[in-house]
This record gives sequence, C-alpha cells and structure tokens, in this order.
Amino acid sequence: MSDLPSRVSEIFDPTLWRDVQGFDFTDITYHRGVDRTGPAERDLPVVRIAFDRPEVRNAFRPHTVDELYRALDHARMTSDVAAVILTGNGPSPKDGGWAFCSGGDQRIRGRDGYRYEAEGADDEAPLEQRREQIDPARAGRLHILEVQRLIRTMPKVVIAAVPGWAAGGGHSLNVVCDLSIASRQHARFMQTDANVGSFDAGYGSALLARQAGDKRAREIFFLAREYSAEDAERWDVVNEVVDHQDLESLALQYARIIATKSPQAIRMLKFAFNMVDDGMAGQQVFAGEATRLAYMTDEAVEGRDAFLQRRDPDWSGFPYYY
Ligand SMILES: CC(C)(COP(=O)(O)OP(=O)(O)OC[C@H]1O[C@@H](n2cnc3c(N)ncnc32)[C@H](O)[C@@H]1OP(=O)(O)O)[C@@H](O)C(=O)NCCC(=O)NCCSC(=O)c1cc(O)c2ccccc2c1O
Repeated sequence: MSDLPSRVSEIFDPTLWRDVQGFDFTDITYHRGVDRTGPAERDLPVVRIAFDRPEVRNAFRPHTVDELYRALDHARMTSDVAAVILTGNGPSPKDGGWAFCSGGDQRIRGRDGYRYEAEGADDEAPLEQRREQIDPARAGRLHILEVQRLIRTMPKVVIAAVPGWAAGGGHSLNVVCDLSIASRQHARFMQTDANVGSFDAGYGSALLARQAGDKRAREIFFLAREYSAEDAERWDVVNEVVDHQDLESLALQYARIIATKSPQAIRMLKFAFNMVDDGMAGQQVFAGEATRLAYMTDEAVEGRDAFLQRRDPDWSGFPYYY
C-alpha cells in the first residue's frame, strides 16, 4: 500500500489518492486516484490536478503554467487515465477564501506578458521587491493559452471542480474544461479581464458565447459582475452545483462514470463536439483519431503489407460501403 498523501486541501480526501511520483511541483499538486478498499491497492483511471497558491486565490504565474502543462501532458499520455479533475486547493491560510483560479498573477505581469521570477525568488515578498525578482533574461508569457489548447485537444475528459473564485483567466479555464461542477457555498464567477486591461479573445469569450449565449457572454465580459454557482448552472457555464463538502466526490463520481464508457467513443465524441468550433485544427484532431481507427482495419493492413511485400494491394475483399 502506498503512503497516504498529505491533505492538500480541506475537501481533499487523502484515502482516495496517491501522489504521482517523478514530479517536484511547487505551484500545483498532482494525484492519481486509488481504490484502497480491496486486499490490494488499485489505481483508478482518474487524476486530480490542483492549483496550489490559495493565498492569492490560485492566481497563476509562468512557473505555475509550466507545471500545469507538464501534469496535463503527463495525464494525456498515461494510457489508463480516462479523466482529469482540475481544481484549486484551499482555503487560503490568510483569510479562509476559496478559489479555483483567479487568472494571471498581476504582480508579475509585464508589458510583454507574465514574467518569470529568478531562481529562489521569495513568493511572500512585497510588490516592489517582487518586481526586482523578475528574471530579465526570460520573455513574458501568455502560455495559459497553450494549456487551454491542451485541455481542448487531449483525448480525455477534463472536469473542472470549482471550489471558489473562477476569475479572469481562471474563468476562461473553466469555460474550456469539458464538464464543470461548482461549490454551492463558495464558487463565484467573474470575468475580470476588462477590469485589468486584458482580454481572452479566444476560447474564453467565443466558447463562453457558445455555452451561455451571445448576449449573456457579452454581459459577463462587459459588466464583469460577480455571479453565483446557481447563475452559472442556469447559464450553462457549469453542469451541476453541489454542496462544498461533496464537490470532489462528485467530480470523482463523474470521472468514474466516464471510465465505464468506451475510450474510443469518448475521444471521438469530445473531438466531434470541438470540431465545429475549432476549424481545420479541430478537423485535424478528429481526423487523427479517424486515421487510428482506419489503421485497425484489415483494409489498411493490406495497404501496408502490399507495400512492404512489393506487390499490388488486393482490395477485392473490401467493398465500397454505402
Ligand atoms: C478573484 C477576486 C474577485 C477575489 O476577491 P476577494 O475579495 O475574495 O479576494 P482578494 O481580492 O482580497 O484576494 C486575496 C489575495 O489574493 C490576491 N490576488 C487575487 N487574485 C490575484 C491575481 N490574479 N494576481 C495576483 N494576486 C491576486 C489579492 O491581491 C489578495 O492578496 P493580499 O496580499 O492582499 O492578501 C479578486 O481577487 C480579483 O479580482 N482578482 C483579480 C482577478 C484578475 O483580474 N485576474 C487577471 C485577469 S487577466 C488573465 O487572467 C489573463 C491571463 C493570461 O495569461 C491571458 C493570456 C492571453 C489572453 C488573456 C489572458 C488573461 O486575460
């Protein structure tokens, strides 16, 4: 039996998870679901990835985004993982506030994007000192957009479990996830981009308009008003609202149900849902999986074998289906 992981969040149940080895993350946590009820511990087909900067409402800096990308990409390439839960640890040790993610860390935003801090920088330092800690050799980044694309194109279902604030770039991350569950007591939503002179003019706005409708999406961005979990459910920004204590268990339940379905059917469906909005890039992702299916057929094997055996392919056994 593996050791129980530490309780990274007040609503995290350590008996249901193990640490994923091989990573030394500072800004996120990464766990694999486990079933410890039987005689032998068994991995479950789900991982949990969480922002772990609760003292700043889980705002992300470039380093956070690097870690998030690595964990998601690892989950993408782990062939017995069906679903990913993306959430935020909490509450804040400073004031007890909960957050999913409050977007880019405004303290290290430069004119070219969000800036890396030098090795060993003090995360508790006051604002002026933080600016001095910025690494001048590294360009500013906006690569949360790369994370959005990874969530969108990974052949697994990504479930946002929103325990508190989803604001700015954190609001957009919720929009990009395949499914969302929100805490009745603590989840709050606000699209603050325009307050701080930023704008997610990609998925964060266009996909929101698909989900909530065009007028509502404009309202959410233009007025930047706080809205509740119940509003989010009514406006199709989340799938379900649940009591705070039950948030993670419901997310896990979603993931376990998804894992009972055909992996092939789930990835074809995810990419089919995306395709109409993702243009030729969406077609490419869907088509890649269609090619994989084709490779599994005798017809495609005949094409390959004929080439390798230096003969003409014999297609006679393969009708022109209609
Ligand atoms: C999220 C809030 C509405 C929560 O309000 P609340 O009153 O509950 O909490 P506080 O405001 O007191 O916050 C507690 C504590 O956390 C610090 N903090 C919160 N958010 C951030 C943040 N984003 N960056 C840095 N620090 C943050 C806050 O200062 C307090 O610290 P103390 O030291 O005082 O304790 C509210 O906090 C809020 O509105 N936050 C800001 C939300 C925001 O505007 N986010 C940025 C939007 S822009 C963005 O995210 C973005 C990023 C990208 O990379 C993009 C890339 C490409 C296109 C667009 C992008 C984009 O839009």
